[in-house]
Amino acid sequence: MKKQYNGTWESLNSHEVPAWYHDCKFGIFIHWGLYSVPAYAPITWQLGEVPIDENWYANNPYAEWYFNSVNVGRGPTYEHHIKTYGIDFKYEDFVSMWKVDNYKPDKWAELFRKAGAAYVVMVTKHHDGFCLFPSKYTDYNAMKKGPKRDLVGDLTNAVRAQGMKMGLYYSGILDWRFAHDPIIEQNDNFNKACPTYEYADYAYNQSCELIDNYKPSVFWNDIGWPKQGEQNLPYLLSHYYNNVEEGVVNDRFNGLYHDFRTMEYKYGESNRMEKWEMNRGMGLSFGYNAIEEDDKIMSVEDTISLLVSTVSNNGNLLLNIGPKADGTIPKEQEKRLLSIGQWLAVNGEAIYGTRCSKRESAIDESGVQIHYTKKKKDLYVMLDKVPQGAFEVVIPDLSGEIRALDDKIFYDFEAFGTGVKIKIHSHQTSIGSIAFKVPGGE
Ligand SMILES: CC(C)[C@@H]1NC[C@@H](O)[C@H](O)[C@@H]1O
Repeated sequence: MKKQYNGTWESLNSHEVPAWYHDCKFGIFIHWGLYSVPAYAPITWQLGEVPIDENWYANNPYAEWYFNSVNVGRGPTYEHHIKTYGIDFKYEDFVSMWKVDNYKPDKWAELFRKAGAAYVVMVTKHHDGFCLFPSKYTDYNAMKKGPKRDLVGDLTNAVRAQGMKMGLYYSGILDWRFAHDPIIEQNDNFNKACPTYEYADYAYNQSCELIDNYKPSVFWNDIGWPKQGEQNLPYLLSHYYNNVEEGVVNDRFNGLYHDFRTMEYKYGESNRMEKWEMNRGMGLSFGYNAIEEDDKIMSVEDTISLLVSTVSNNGNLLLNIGPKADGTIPKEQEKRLLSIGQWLAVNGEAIYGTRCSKRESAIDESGVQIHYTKKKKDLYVMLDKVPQGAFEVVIPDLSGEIRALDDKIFYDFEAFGTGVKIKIHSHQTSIGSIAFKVPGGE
């Protein structure tokens, strides 16, 4: 009999993270919206590298923050806007410019599956308030204006047709259609957020629309939840769990509740004792930034390193792509997704369906990073940041057979003290981390 949740925190606290969210490991985040039309932000810092203060907001590297970056009245994006569109051009004027002629959700979903993703999370309404889905509560949506399509519904169907889970992102506490003051310091995200009960009801009602119409496997709320609506949260989350089998929610409900924790670039905390998710773009932005070209975004090797280190520490990697306004996925992003998929096609056994090993990640004296995962009694060892050419590494406290998952790795191994010494003779033709299986090694 399916468990029913009754609108209380006590009932919600009995919810367990379903196995699929532990098993899936790798997902694709999609930030696509009005901000994809101007597609501009300065290339500055990763979130968490510098204080989130006025300087951050005036030089925000997030292209999806375009409205606020102009609204602060200074900085590169403000100057770019004035020069490109003129002082009288309003953000809403991008609606009529947003044509999605190259939006092919089936092709998107096929690419995500080829990338080895097991789930997808799509932004349905970012902080700018424009909805990518038909809503009874506002006409500021993609069915009524601009694209004239249910962008969310089209991709949800395509992703599920490829056998992947579909999640939805909603900007709960921030909606710049309701609160227009510029955000110039971190607390403004809460103190200047939408302070009315009207907006709290709006957010509650739109969230119910998303739950009822799309049944998202992940309800990914962002920044926080309206203070005036906190007392409704147990009802909303109970409604979600009662209507979405095996649904999960993140930790951005004012610290009141979560299934999994979230990291964003270098911002946030994670520990391997609790399920968490790493969220970042391939560059410094989530929304497409036209000046963030191939040499400014993560290499495939670094992305695979991030996946391996995240998964070996009980996390999932939700890697963002920022499509161009017309629906084209930028070539540099597509190339990286396909390469990650090639690596996972060979080494995915060490990733998908695994759990944290009792062995913690370590760095060998030669600088090689050693990450572990387990699957029942089998151990997986992943070597990262390895040197070019031949090298040796000792895996401590290990014995028995060790087998490379990639047959293009040429190696030997031998007992060495209480561990195993692996001698890699050649690995040039493979990309990314080198994964081994140790049957019965956990
Ligand atoms: C992790 C991702 C969903 C980011 N969350 C905070 C937002 O301000 C940012 O634009 C982006 O959506």
